[in-house]
Amino acid sequence: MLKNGVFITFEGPDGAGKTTVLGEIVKRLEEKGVSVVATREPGGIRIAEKIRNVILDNEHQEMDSRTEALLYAAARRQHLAEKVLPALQEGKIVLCDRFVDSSLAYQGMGRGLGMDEVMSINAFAIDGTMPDLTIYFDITPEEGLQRIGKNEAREQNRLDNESMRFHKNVYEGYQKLLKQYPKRIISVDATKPLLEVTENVWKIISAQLNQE
Ligand SMILES: Nc1ncnc2c1ncn2[C@@H]1O[C@H](COP(=O)(O)OP(=O)(O)OP(=O)(O)O)[C@@H](O)[C@H]1O
Ligand SMILES: Cc1cn([C@H]2C[C@H](O)[C@@H](COP(=O)(O)O)O2)c(=O)[nH]c1=O
Repeated sequence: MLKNGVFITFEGPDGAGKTTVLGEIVKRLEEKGVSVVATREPGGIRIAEKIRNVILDNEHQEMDSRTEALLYAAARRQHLAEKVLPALQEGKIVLCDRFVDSSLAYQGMGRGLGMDEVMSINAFAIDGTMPDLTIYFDITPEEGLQRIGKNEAREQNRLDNESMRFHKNVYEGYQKLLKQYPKRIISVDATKPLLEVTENVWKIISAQLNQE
């Protein structure tokens, strides 16, 4: 695929601050007149939002881990084809809240399916598209989940409600990914105050955009 845009993903445990900071970065980019598309996984478009509801529904306790992994990959494919790839072809900056690294960490490590196995089903979905840059929001699962718990407006979904063991395995998965992709994934300390985290992310993204 020919692309002129820049694909940037935000990753990390639940409650790390990704969505909040992404919103702040979008505002700053738009103020500078940069054409930006902000989106999320699973979701971002009609079909993928429907798949999201199926995956995260607390009533779907019987969902098999492989089914879960396949649903995330299916939502990813549709979102890429319908929204991300067209935006990149138009030369836009795409900021995406989660992408394939989430599947590697959550389904690969969290569910114990294996990161290589989960990558292999995702290879079909992403067909070679990987982010140009990934910002990893580093926070322990304990602290991230505590933040979510404090936010009364935020409903706890099926994944949030998983065991602490699951969330610790997810965290370990991200640590492996940081070692595996040291150039693509840059870690920020997500435990700092919001303004400081935003500033750090802004510096990393500005540097990336200046070198493109
Ligand atoms: N740096 C910060 N310090 C303290 N609280 C924060 C910080 N960043 C975000 N928060 C708060 O933590 C909660 C979770 O933030 P947010 O929804 O942005 O996280 P997230 O990484 O997108 O989570 P999830 O992946 O579960 O959707 C929100 O209530 C938000 O206001
Ligand atoms: C893309 C993706 C996501 N997940 C998990 C991570 C979160 O617990 C939820 C999504 O909720 P958020 O509030 O939008 O962060 O889904 C996953 O397990 N695998 C994935 O590929």
